[in-house]
Amino acid sequence: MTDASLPPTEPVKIGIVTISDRASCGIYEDKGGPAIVAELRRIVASPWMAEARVIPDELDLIAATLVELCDVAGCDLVVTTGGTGPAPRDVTPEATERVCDKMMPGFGELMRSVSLRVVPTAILSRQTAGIRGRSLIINLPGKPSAIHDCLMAVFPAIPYCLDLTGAGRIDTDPAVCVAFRPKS
Ligand SMILES: Nc1ncnc2c1ncn2[C@@H]1O[C@H](COP(=O)(O)OP(=O)(O)OP(=O)(O)O)[C@@H](O)[C@H]1O
Ligand SMILES: Nc1nc2c(c(=O)[nH]1)N[C@H]1C(S)=C(S)[C@@H](COP(=O)(O)O)O[C@H]1N2
Repeated sequence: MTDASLPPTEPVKIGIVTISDRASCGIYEDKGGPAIVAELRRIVASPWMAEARVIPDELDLIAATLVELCDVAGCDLVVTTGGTGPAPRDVTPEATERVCDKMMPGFGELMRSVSLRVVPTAILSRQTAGIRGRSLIINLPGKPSAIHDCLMAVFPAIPYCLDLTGAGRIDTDPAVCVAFRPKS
């Protein structure tokens, strides 16, 4: 069977959620969502499409947005940015924990450890990750510069994680990021 005779693969859907009081009401331009899109364009070689949202730091709204992206829009992967710190309105990890069936603490541990090489305040991020149904949800800090550091650190494990949850297949550009699939 040649590649041309294989059925076309459905593009994987990736939810991108900017959680920022000021970006959501236009006080500043959202740079986090576009930075995630740019990073995914570099890393992901297989077909994918984005579902982007920009919302304030409101627990119920964040949780509802994550549920909508996973259950209604059918996102295989959801990446959030912002709201992971210690400030009173930072509640993204709580919303993530509320909607996930199981938590994946290794993602947060690795992202904090990599970020610590860049900035000592990396330990202030409570960023986490978890599985809802077959979707993987990952929190990134709000600083747009954190997006490259954090995504590059965890992306090698994301395609295999999605294989295991039964989500869509992601292939990476090996010149940018080598995905590790122990059983392939
Ligand atoms: N989506 C974004 N677009 C552009 N810059 C951002 C964004 N989110 C955060 N930043 C920048 O990173 C800094 C730290 O982000 P942080 O998430 O702690 O913001 P914040 O103080 O919680 O405010 P807000 O929720 O209104 O973004 C911000 O002060 C801002 O300069
Ligand atoms: N890679 C990276 N991680 C980072 C940062 C950063 O600039 N780069 N900022 C830290 C800071 S200052 C804070 S307060 C926390 C939480 O940020 P958030 O509330 O915007 O999510 O992320 C931390 N993690």
